[in-house]
Amino acid sequence: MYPQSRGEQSTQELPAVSANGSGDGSVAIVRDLHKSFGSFQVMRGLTLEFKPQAITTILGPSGTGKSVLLKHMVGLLEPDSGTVEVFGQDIWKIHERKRAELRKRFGVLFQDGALFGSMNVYDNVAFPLRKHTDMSEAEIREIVMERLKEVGLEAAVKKAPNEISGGMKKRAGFARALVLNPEIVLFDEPDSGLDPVRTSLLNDVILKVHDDDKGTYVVVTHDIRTARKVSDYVGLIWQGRVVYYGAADEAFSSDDPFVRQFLSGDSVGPLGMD
Ligand SMILES: Nc1ncnc2c1ncn2[C@@H]1O[C@H](COP(=O)(O)OP(=O)(O)OP(=O)(O)O)[C@@H](O)[C@H]1O
Repeated sequence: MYPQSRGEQSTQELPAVSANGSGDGSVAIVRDLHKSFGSFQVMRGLTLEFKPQAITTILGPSGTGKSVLLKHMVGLLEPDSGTVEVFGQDIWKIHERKRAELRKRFGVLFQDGALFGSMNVYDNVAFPLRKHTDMSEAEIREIVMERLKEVGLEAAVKKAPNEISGGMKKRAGFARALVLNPEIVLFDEPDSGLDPVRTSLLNDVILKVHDDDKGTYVVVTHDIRTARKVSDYVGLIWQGRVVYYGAADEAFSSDDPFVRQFLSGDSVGPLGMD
């Protein structure tokens, strides 16, 4: 039996919050996104609005455009057409300097944690604060140690990335993604390469931090257990479009043929190889 989805655990309405987390409005909306690489069309009219302060999980077969979507959201890829609105602003209609400012309001956890191999865990987590703020080392230490404690790594501060496990790398990457208090956190397959127990422990950390910080989280994963455990909302992407979107409890009991096939891993159904 799979554990309950978050949607089943909590059905209360999510509060409406604004771009800066305090009024009404949207945090991130992708509209009619099209993107090709050469002649290969990856995004084919994807539209998705991310609910503020919720965890939205993006599911979908390999190569269907999930990571490309995250890169558009954080402004690393420019759409061929369509818009990406973040905190009420179309990120490709604003000056590059402003876009760079907006990026600081994102935390991104890459698949392998993307730690700098030449720095220990502490310096990796301190890096964004040293780069983007003029905080003193004492102030930085307080934040870094608090975040490392949250992810259970306070004893690993002096370790180099090659001295810690894959799960620890991801938790260190998560701590680093959090130090600037991001309003949106993007997770690109946080569970890749982890065994089921480590995956579950990492998901517990994600949920705990989300309960404390109340950010808008977007989690790309292939792992159905992760999706069931952390999601408030689920979007299923195929061929560069959203083919299903709904609250997690509805998604996991849905009769939608795309959802049923993805959840069951059946080779027969609308999700073909193309
Ligand atoms: N910069 C790029 N140049 C050319 N092709 C790219 C580029 N980035 C992504 N692609 C292609 O776009 C498609 C979608 O890639 P993407 O990484 O978003 O897939 P995904 O859904 O995240 O897959 P997976 O679940 O396997 O990680 C792939 O075919 C990929 O090869």
